[in-house]
Amino acid sequence: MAKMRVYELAREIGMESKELLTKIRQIGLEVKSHSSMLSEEEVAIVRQKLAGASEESAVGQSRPKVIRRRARPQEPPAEEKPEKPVEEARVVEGPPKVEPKPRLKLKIIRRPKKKEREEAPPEKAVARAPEGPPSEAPTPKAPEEAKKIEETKAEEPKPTKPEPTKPRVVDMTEHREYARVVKRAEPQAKVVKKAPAPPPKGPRPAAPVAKAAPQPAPVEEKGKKKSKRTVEGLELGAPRKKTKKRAARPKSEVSELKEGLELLELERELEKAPLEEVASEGMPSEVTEHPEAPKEKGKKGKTKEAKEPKEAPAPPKVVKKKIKIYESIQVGELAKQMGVKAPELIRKLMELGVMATVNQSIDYETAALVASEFGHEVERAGIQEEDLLRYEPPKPEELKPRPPVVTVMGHVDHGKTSLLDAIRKTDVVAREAGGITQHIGAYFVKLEDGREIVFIDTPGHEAFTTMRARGAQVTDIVILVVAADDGVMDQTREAIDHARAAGVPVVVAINKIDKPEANPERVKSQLAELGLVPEEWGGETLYAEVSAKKRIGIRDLLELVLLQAEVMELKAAPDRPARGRIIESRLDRGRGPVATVIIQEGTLRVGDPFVSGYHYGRVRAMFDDRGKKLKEAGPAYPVEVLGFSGVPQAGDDFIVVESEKVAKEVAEYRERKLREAEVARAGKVSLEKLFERLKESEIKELKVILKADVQGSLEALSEALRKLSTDEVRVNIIRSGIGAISESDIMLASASDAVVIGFNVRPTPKAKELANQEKIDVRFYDVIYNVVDDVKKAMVGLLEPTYEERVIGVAEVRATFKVPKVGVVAGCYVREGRLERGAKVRLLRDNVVVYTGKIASLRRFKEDVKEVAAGYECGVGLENFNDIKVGDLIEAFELVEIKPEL
Ligand SMILES: Nc1nc2c(ncn2[C@@H]2O[C@H](COP(=O)(O)OP(=O)(O)OP(=O)(O)O)[C@@H](O)[C@H]2O)c(=O)[nH]1
Repeated sequence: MAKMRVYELAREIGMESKELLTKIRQIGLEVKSHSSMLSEEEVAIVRQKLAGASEESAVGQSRPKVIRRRARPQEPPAEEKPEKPVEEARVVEGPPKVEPKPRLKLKIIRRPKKKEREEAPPEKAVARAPEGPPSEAPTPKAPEEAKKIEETKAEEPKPTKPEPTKPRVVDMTEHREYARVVKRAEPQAKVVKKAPAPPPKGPRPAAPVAKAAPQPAPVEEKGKKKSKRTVEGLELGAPRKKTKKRAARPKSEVSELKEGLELLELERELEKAPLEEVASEGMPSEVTEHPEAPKEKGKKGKTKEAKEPKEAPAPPKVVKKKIKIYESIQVGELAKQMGVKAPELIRKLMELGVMATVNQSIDYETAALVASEFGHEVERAGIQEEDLLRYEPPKPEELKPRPPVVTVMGHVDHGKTSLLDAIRKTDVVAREAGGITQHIGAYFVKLEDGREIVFIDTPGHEAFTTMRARGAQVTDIVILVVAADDGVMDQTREAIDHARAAGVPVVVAINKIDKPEANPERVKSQLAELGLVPEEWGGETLYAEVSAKKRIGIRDLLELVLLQAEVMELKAAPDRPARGRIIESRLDRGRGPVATVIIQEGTLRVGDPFVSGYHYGRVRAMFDDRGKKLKEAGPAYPVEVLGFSGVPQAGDDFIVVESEKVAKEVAEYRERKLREAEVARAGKVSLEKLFERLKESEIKELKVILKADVQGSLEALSEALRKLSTDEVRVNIIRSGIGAISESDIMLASASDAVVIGFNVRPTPKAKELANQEKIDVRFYDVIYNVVDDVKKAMVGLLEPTYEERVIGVAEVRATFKVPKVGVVAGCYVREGRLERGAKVRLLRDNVVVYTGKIASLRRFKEDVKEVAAGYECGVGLENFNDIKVGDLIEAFELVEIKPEL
């Protein structure tokens, strides 16, 4: 045994240096301080003295904490003490005494190893068994001393670390599990740390924990899961005396939880502490349960923590949807799409200066503006159609020659129909088929050599202009028919203009050359003047002289048409989905909507889905102009198509699409677009419109409901009344009809402040009653002149009257008098006209108006008079005016209403 300093020995035996110092002094050894060196003998003496009281307690010294815990609450009956320490001493002492607890041995062996691995200060091991041979270490100590020593050790936990043994059986499985639990418990350890470490009263702080722990669990049995809660339990449930230590401990212990071994020791301590210590303190049973509380709380808390991030509602994400708007949108619809209330939207619109009701439509720009106020984006719809009907022009290699499409135009009776008939008769197919044809608005002609020409046989002018009005250009060539005997007429010129505007070449057919009075040369010169210079005259226009009636020159005409077509190099791509134009359409009673389509590109097949204007469908069947059923039709061919959802209009497009669904979508989109555009036109609200309305409101309007016996009278009356409208007053006939004046007429009049005029008609008894009730002005006439006269008067009544000032008299002020309680009274002489009491007057001084008001009093010889004529004197008092001076003129006047005139 070597020399030791007091504090070293104190550390070794687990006492406070100060305490040991006292003991040493009591023994009679001289030591100055805790750092004084003790000789080997002195150390031995001290050890002996300290351990002398009890051999068992000296053995138990190696497990001071355990001894402390078990001994303290039981307030040692001396005979009990040896039992447990003995058991533990066996463990410490090693193999000879471990038979009863073999597993315990295993554990004990392992633990120090682990600790050594983790903390591994050899000094600590030395501290645990400082003197090497085990026989020296367990120096016998008095029980009191032993108790003190263990208490000291409790205060200085470090040296006790190497002594984590406990008579509890913990196998490795449990140990591993424990480590897992510790890990799981970590978050809660933090919670414990945060908790105020030294609770003012032992059990109290545990209460909230206990609250959260309704399920008490046997502490001993739940070793694995209770580590944290027992830490808390120790802290909270420890006896007051120990509170300080315990309170201080958890912090450090908790921080060391991860280190493993210390935790295990703690676990054991805590397992017992609540039970034993709490019992010794007489803690209420509910509080005794608290060690479980953290478990439950911890579990729940942890679960909560784990769940919370998942369950925490994400911040409300405002999904602002893009609003698609076509040409316009109804206010109500826009509000719905934005998810705002209509009044809110209307209010916002008003702020923007747009007055609109919920049913009115606003245009795209206004909608975009107001939507942006609500944070919405607006997108102009329509791209969809473009996408769905995306068109790629054919490549040159796809193109193949196609027949020309020809329209015949000309002045009335110049022989268009006759010419088309004559041409048709040249058709070999028609001839072979026996000439049975049907009118489908177009047909094609095949010549003997196989060349073909497609003719649009709808009245040329109409078809051509209708198509053009719809942006369709179907015709390649125009045949202009001019009667040789009649020459160029109005519609001839019009046709030329149309053809020229469309950039369509003209082939002239001078018709009726069979007629004796025919003069083709004159026609040529007339047309040359209009720019259609014949080739033979050096121009570019092809001329044919024909007789439709006699079928002369028809073939030459067709040759010229084909020549023209050749020059134009008309081509189309046949191998692609068909596109065309509607030439004619009708609703067939048996077959439903039927339309003639000129295919401009691609090949149309039965079953093809298509869209056409606002309609769509699938080709149910196809026929040519001879009624022959077709399975397919190529470019330039006119075919009659069945399978439309509705009747399309001439000039509408006809596009084969990938599916009927797409076709429907496009058709519906178009219809909606049309509807919106119509609504917008009718009720579009914009600033301009608003100003327009304001302006309109300045115009007076006489609303009239007109009922007459016959249509002729009604029309004559309507016309006469409308003519009465001026810039200031307008006659608005809100309803006109034949027959008796009905209740409905009266109701309308009542609702719109109108007058009812009955011409040779009377109201029904009920209408009469209603008119009386509603105080409606109903007038009856049998002479149109009287109606016009009265309406004129009524219109005059609507005009604001104008007033003209007229002077009625002038008086000269010759003297002034002050009259008490009255004021200044002027003594006047009426120079002209008269003065009237109460009349409006002006007071003029040097021709300047100094007062305008009324005559308050008019007297003559102290008597009130109504008026004083020229040449008489009188006393005049002016209303609220006393500054009258001699020489002033009093001018009396009146305002005369000037009747308005139309
Ligand atoms: N002599 C003679 N008469 C003709 C010729 N072509 C047409 N007619 C007559 O001219 C008249 C009008 O002929 P249409 O073919 O109806 O003339 P259109 O231009 O179609 O007349 P609208 O349909 O009214 O515009 C008829 O009486 C025909 O018989 C012709 O080549 N010679």
